[in-house]
Amino acid sequence: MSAGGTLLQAQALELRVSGRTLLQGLDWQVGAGEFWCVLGRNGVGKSSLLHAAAGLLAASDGAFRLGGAPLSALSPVRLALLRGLLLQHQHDAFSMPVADAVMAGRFARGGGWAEEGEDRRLALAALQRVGLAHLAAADLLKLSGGERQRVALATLLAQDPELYLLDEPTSHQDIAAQLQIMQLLRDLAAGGKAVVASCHDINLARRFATHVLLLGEAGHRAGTTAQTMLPEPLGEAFGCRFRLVGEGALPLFVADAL
Ligand SMILES: Nc1ncnc2c1ncn2[C@@H]1O[C@H](COP(=O)(O)OP(=O)(O)OP(=O)(O)O)[C@@H](O)[C@H]1O
Repeated sequence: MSAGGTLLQAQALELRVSGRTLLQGLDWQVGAGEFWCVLGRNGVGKSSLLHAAAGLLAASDGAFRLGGAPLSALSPVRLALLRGLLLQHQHDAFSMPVADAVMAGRFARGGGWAEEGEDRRLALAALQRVGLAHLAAADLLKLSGGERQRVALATLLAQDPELYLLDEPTSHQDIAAQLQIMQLLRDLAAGGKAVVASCHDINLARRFATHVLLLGEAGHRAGTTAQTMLPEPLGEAFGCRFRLVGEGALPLFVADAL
């Protein structure tokens, strides 16, 4: 990790997909202990940004550095130790026990699929953390959409990277699971990991994230949750009018169409 705990650094990053410029001039740093939510309208480029940070999509200009090194200089194993990516959708070709799917997360650390041992213990502990210990022996192909997504999150926990990149980790989840996942991500950051998650729930982001990257057609804005989660920048990014309603520690944003 580079000085100051910075794990991920974007320098003058530009992303173009299918001839369209999604992002320009992004200077952004993500440090250990931070939980960033990436917010913005459909198609603005949240998934593309996460894929680029993971090294799966090349920047059209500028670059990402991970742990102080350019992404392109890192071997696949080193990349897997530094960062893990939760995809928005999972694609399964064949049956396997859920616990075995989670153990795939141990691969970069030399883990196999032994019936007993530390890797299996870590996989079962990861399933426990996402509330799915009871499904360890279930068939991966017979899970609900929300359960399958939480198995993917457990696989990421088993991988245990320094930087967690998560594409809509709360989609497909019921409200109790959404709260559990956001709390888990906050706990990971509090424990010294760096977390970046795209999210469509502004109130969940405001409640749990330490920082927010707002992506809009007209530009981007990054900062602490208190600096960014304000009616004006949210309105610019989403094209709605935002107001805070309610009293106490947890007032909620309500949006009105313009
Ligand atoms: N594989 C691809 N080929 C061509 N265009 C793509 C591809 N993936 C994404 N795009 C385009 O890039 C743009 C950004 O997509 P991206 O998935 O990053 O948006 P997003 O902000 O994550 O959206 P959502 O909130 O709907 O998930 C969109 O216009 C999309 O159509």
